Amino acid sequence: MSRLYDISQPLRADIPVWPGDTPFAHEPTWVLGEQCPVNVSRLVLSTHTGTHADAPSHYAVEGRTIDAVDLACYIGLCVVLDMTHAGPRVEPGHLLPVLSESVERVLLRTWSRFPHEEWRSDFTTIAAESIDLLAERGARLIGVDAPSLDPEVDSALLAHRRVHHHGMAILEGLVLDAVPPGHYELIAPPLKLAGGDAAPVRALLRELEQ
Ligand SMILES: N[C@@H](CC(=O)c1ccccc1NC=O)C(=O)O
Repeated sequence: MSRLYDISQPLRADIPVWPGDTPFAHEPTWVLGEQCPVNVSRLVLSTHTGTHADAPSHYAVEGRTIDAVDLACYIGLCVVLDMTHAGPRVEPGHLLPVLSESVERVLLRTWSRFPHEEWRSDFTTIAAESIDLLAERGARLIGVDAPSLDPEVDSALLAHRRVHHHGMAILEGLVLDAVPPGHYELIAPPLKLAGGDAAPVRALLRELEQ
């Protein structure tokens, strides 16, 4: 059997969330015991908590909601690229030396160590020109280990807009520390959250058969 990498963040108490966003909570509603035959719990979270897929409706007025996106984007061949040296922003110059002529899905590792105990605003972002380059090479999905493609304080959302222009899908908050750069099969469909602007994802990479 080929190796599976789980590239999802654990959803846990104290998981860092975007400043001002809903704190994560997972609490028991019923507790299995003499009085009760089952455990049941409730979940409170933002659609952008942890490893998630952004829907076009997150950043575009007429954009599709997460239950209406093309799931084929989230399943299939994928390349993981090491961008830990890119500094504050991944530019085309960082990608060109390692990017194949043709790609389907691209995951960029930027944090050197992840996840973090606390929110960090100093994540690496993606230049709009880099999104154009990935689209030119055929990418239908971009995934990052940062919480966003664009800087935390930035209402222009230039990378998100280029993604929308090219009809690409977005995964954010991936955990790529333990994954050697290379080619994999990605399996990461978002929850079917009706009308959602994003949704949690259990993201996996499967090693390709040699
Ligand atoms: N655009 C970011 C997320 C984002 O902007 C955000 C996420 C949660 C709560 C508030 C957010 N932005 C508020 O301006 C993303 O790429 O998902």
